[in-house]
Amino acid sequence: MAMLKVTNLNKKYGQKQVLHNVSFEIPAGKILGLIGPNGAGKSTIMKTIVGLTNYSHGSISINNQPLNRHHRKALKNVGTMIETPALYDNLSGLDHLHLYNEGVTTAAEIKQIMEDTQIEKFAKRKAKKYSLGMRQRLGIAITLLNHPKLLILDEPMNGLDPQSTHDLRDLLLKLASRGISILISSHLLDELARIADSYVVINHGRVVKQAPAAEFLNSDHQLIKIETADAQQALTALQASGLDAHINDKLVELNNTAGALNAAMVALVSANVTILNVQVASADLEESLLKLLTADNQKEEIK
Ligand SMILES: Nc1ncnc2c1ncn2[C@@H]1O[C@H](COP(=O)(O)OP(=O)(O)OP(=O)(O)O)[C@@H](O)[C@H]1O
Repeated sequence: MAMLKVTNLNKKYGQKQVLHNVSFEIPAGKILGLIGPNGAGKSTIMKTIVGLTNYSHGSISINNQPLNRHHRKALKNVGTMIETPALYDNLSGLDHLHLYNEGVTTAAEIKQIMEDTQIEKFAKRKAKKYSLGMRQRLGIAITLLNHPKLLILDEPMNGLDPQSTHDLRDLLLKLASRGISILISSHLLDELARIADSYVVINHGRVVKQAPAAEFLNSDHQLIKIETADAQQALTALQASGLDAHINDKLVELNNTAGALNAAMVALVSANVTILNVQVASADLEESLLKLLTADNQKEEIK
């Protein structure tokens, strides 16, 4: 069952249409990464889902309950952190947790949330003394109050040091294993790649692709990476055989299309190139994303 279902969402800011028929869904207990370049519309999608801004057409449902201007009950199931959390300077972290608790989170649960988000050490300190990382962690703790079934997190890893990023990753995986669905945006694609079950790629307010994570990391996006004694000599030999190769950081690379590996080996051996190592690797998320965006932007130009 879909915990979040977004169907044909359209949104305008003034005369400017910023979302065009955006549709996607997240099943219970799954993590969906929302990715795309600056200004693509990721924050707008999130703000629309949590009712911070209205939409013109389309529908949103959370846990099978419709969400619109007149029906906001569905938001009871949602924990949200969009941009840096707004905190009260003179209140402590613990004060914030009590303030945002709608009476359904017990003292024992608050203690558990503080442990999970590792804020116990500074929970009694006033928020004005918090670093950005501390603010982010308290923000996540607040989203966990009131037993959310869906978390909406816009760039939650911003400002976190590597250890805190690692801890947040573990926490999100733990929450998903408890059945919480998570919509998360991040420019830290390597981090996202470690937790996301699937992705929605947004460009110019449109969904370019929605697919399981595995589909972004293999299939037609595999690369053959060849280490040789002389990359330039290898490149010349491959190109002379009609193969579309390039040099990347001393390795020659080419797409792993049918027959490419065999043809490359024949070309290199015939040209007496010394082969030191050969790998067939899945392109990483960043490479896949760049490819998708380049193709999509070219389509736009042709239109
Ligand atoms: N309050 C607003 N008023 C008018 N236009 C806006 C407003 N907020 C966003 N926009 C425009 O909507 C489009 C989508 O912006 P949005 O912030 O959703 O992108 P984003 O993908 O989250 O970008 P980033 O990765 O930089 O955060 C952009 O063209 C932006 O200029």
